[in-house]
Amino acid sequence: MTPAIEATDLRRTYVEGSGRGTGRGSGGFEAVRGISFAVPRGEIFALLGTNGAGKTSTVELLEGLAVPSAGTARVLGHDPYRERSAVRPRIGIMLQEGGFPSDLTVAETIRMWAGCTSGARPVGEALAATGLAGRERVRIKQLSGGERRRLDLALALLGRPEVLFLDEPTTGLDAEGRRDTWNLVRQLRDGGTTVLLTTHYLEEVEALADRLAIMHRGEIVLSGTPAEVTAARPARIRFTLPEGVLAAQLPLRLRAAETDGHVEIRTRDLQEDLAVLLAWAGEGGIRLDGLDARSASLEEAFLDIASRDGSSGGGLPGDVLTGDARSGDAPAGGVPAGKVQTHDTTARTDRQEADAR
Ligand SMILES: Nc1ncnc2c1ncn2[C@@H]1O[C@H](COP(=O)(O)OP(=O)(O)OP(=O)(O)O)[C@@H](O)[C@H]1O
Repeated sequence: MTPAIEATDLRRTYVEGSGRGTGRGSGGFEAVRGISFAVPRGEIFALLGTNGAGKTSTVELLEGLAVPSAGTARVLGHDPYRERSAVRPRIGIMLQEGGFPSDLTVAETIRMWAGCTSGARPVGEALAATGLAGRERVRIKQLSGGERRRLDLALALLGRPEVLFLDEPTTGLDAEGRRDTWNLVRQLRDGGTTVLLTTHYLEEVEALADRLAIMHRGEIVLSGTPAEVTAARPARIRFTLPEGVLAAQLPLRLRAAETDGHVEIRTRDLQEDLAVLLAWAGEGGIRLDGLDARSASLEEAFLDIASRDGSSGGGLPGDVLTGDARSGDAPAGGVPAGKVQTHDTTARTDRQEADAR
């Protein structure tokens, strides 16, 4: 089955004089450098990356808001830029900033968008789903930052989209609002909606994403399920040795780094190494203060990438990469039903104008 979203060797170059970006050569600045991935229907796929990695530049190509300088973008089997009329009614877009008229009320704003959307959900349903029930009469300018994000989401959902693009959907939300949004996104996925999510919250990715890709300097440098990405990283055991006991006295298989008695062991077999350590400590009557053993987290994988400044994205340590980071292929899932919604594309006009072609 055709994937819901497919990027093949996708590239995006910004031309000179567009006012953003660094390191441009005479041919402009290449913000997206030949990335490929596919998102099967009914999956939540998270695109992560350091600041300026190229996430938004990529997502805009998939949303049909800009044309690639090379490679292909496909959404529901169509070119989202050239076949916009076929794609747009079937997708929902939540931008980083909605840019609504500030004097309209919440209800007026939703009704306005519903008027442009075929098969729109009832206003009350969109409000209830996003926790805005009771705020219908409030003007946009009086909403809190978190409430505006909820309204952005309500508008993106209005047309029952088959594919939903969420650009940092929980920025500005409190902990409860974030959980509510996660639950809603899961419900949508369970109903067959495909979700492409960009976020800076790694716990959001761990909670939501079926698969993820991490971008750095325009390339995908790591991809897989959250479990695959973290399983490829070593676990850590930390503790403090009592005075007079040296890390060099640890069993040979526990190679450790020691600073002032603080010991860190990195291991690919946490259970076995922990058992050996505890047996050694038990036999010697040695107390391991502050003992802390934990599996690798997504955060560690991410920080590893972020710290690789000056890299072109390739050449990460072998233990970081999960398979072929650039293939991103995956089986297709079930076909959802749905309709359109997109709102405020004006926020991106400067980028579109800056595109190489
Ligand atoms: N209109 C533009 N003209 C020139 N360069 C641009 C333009 N828009 C973005 N860039 C550059 O392209 C690179 C990728 O930017 P992009 O906004 O896609 O990154 P991002 O991963 O979404 O970043 P963030 O997490 O900070 O939002 C950055 O170096 C940025 O400065």
